[in-house]
Amino acid sequence: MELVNHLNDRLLIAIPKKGRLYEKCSKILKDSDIYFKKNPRLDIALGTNLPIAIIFLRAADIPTFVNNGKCILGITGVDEVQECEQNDQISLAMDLNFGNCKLQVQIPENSETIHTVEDLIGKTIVTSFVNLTKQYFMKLENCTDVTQLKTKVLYVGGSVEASCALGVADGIVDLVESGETMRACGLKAIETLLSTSAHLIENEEKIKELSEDLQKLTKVIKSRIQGVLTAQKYVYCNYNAPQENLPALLKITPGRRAPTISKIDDEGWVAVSAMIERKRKGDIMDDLVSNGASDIMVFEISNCRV
Ligand SMILES: Nc1ncnc2c1ncn2[C@@H]1O[C@H](COP(=O)(O)OP(=O)(O)OP(=O)(O)O)[C@@H](O)[C@H]1O
Ligand SMILES: O=P(O)(O)OC[C@H]1O[C@H](OP(=O)(O)OP(=O)(O)O)[C@H](O)[C@@H]1O
Repeated sequence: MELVNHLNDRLLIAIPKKGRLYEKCSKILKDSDIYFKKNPRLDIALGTNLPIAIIFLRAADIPTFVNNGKCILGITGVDEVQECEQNDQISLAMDLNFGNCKLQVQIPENSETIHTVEDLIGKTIVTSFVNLTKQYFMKLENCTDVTQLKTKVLYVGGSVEASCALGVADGIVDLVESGETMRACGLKAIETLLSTSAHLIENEEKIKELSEDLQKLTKVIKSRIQGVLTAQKYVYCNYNAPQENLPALLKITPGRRAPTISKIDDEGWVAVSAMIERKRKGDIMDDLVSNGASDIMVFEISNCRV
């Protein structure tokens, strides 16, 4: 109870307490220099360097808490936001580039009677995403009222993939990342309902009602997280170059705004530094070599504000 009394005047941020998103959420907060002290028995942790409180919830419950404004910010999958019945107050503030997977219709790969989603009409589907599944089959069946739905949609909270083998379902709707779970269960995808990833979500209306200080804090937190995402996307590239080759080399490394060019103690040579896209760094380094650059080094960026 004591902790609850410390929540006034703090910004409440909901993150998953377990599951696929937990580790990466904790890491992104740490990398953003957002620190908190958690008692393992409690699902609320107070920030140690900022006036925040981290609320640990099931990923599926986070949209509800952000939608009703109890928590101002949250991290969860887009799938959970779309599945949540009340989500009209939620905005997707930032794609965090993890938790990438697809919500798919899966059927037994050796089924003789079911080959397409149309074949599942009137059959039984097991899923943790009852609302999205019903919405999908309502469209497929061309019905406007859920009570007219011929397809039976049953909820289970986990291990959805076991339902066909157990004879409970004719098909399932579940999340797929590598596809290994479904392959191991003898299932195959026949339709994708949604591609999802973890997002920072926010309640913009509630942010407007916060004190000026907490509104500023919301911006600071978003800017810190954005800084970590940018740092993940770029690396810092440094090289030496003959001055006359600069026009060609700067086309290869134009930098985000502009590259830094410094004099070095070698007549006719300069040093160039620029942020480059991580995923292109191999090609960029090859191109720099071909265009006369030398002493090329690439450094990690742990955080940045650009
Ligand atoms: N295989 C996966 N690969 C990547 N992201 C996933 C995967 N499975 C789930 N996710 C993402 O993580 C979110 C939480 O799923 P997860 O299965 O970890 O929940 P959970 O906390 O174990 O669930 P519950 O609280 O119902 O037991 C999903 O909504 C989705 O956005
Ligand atoms: O395509 P893959 O990489 O194999 O991942 C897919 C699996 O991951 C999720 O379940 P999770 O392991 O989180 O547990 P759950 O079944 O309890 O939801 C999902 O429900 C699948 O079972």
